[in-house]
Amino acid sequence: MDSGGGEQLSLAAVRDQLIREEDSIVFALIERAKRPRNTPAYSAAAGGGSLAEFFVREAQVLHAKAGHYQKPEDVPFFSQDLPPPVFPTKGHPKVLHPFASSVCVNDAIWKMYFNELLPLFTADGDDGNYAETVALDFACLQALSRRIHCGKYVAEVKFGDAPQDYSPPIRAKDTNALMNLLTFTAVEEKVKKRVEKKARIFGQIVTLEDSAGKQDGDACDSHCKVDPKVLSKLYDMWVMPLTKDVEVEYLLRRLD
Ligand SMILES: O=C(O)C(=O)C[C@]1(C(=O)O)C=C[C@@H](O)C=C1
Repeated sequence: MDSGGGEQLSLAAVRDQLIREEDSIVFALIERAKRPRNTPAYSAAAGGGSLAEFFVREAQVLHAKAGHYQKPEDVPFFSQDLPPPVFPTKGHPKVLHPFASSVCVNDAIWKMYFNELLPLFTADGDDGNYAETVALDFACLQALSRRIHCGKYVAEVKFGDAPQDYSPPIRAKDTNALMNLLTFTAVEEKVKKRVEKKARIFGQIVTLEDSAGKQDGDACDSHCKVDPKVLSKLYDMWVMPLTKDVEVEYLLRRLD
């Protein structure tokens, strides 16, 4: 999350960032949907892990050397023994509590992506393009993880705006009360509608032929590259709940 010159974050600015992250998630899913499920990419090889796990581990080493994973929202899936950046990196303004760097829900994102989400938006089948497939999975995982871990900034802004409301449940370690405080059902409904609409618009087949009076966004859902309803379900069942878990985990340590 870029807070420009390090100025105070606002809830509106953080929500704008979450809206921008939606584009990355929708496009990453559209790209992955080009390939069928390709399950051999996820089966454990003789030596241990799957091709998908191998790819993510190795790709993250390269990313770490290039300077990735320095920001609190950029959290690696396999953090052990990641190398330091080879080139100098520009520092980012420290707007979060130092504990932010240890808030991580990537294990849950990994399980959700492979066990629940992939079967919802990829066709059954095996075209043998496993290397391309796992590279596309990596893009999906990174986009999801980044969006969900932006919850750290949402939590910081909410705490900063109303410390008097958040401090008592933080001290009491009352996770239910924190969850209620930070939940805005009307905002969640809008988010679900927007990501569904984005999938409908971004996933259209674009041609130069006369579209018989159709407007952008009219594309029939069965012709979309990813079923728009999968996006609203993804956000409803996993993205927003996991973002809220990140928010609660961050808040619980905010007064340490
Ligand atoms: O916008 C917020 O206030 C958030 O906390 C983010 C978010 C989301 O994940 O989109 C999560 C919880 C709220 O109920 C609404 C939206």
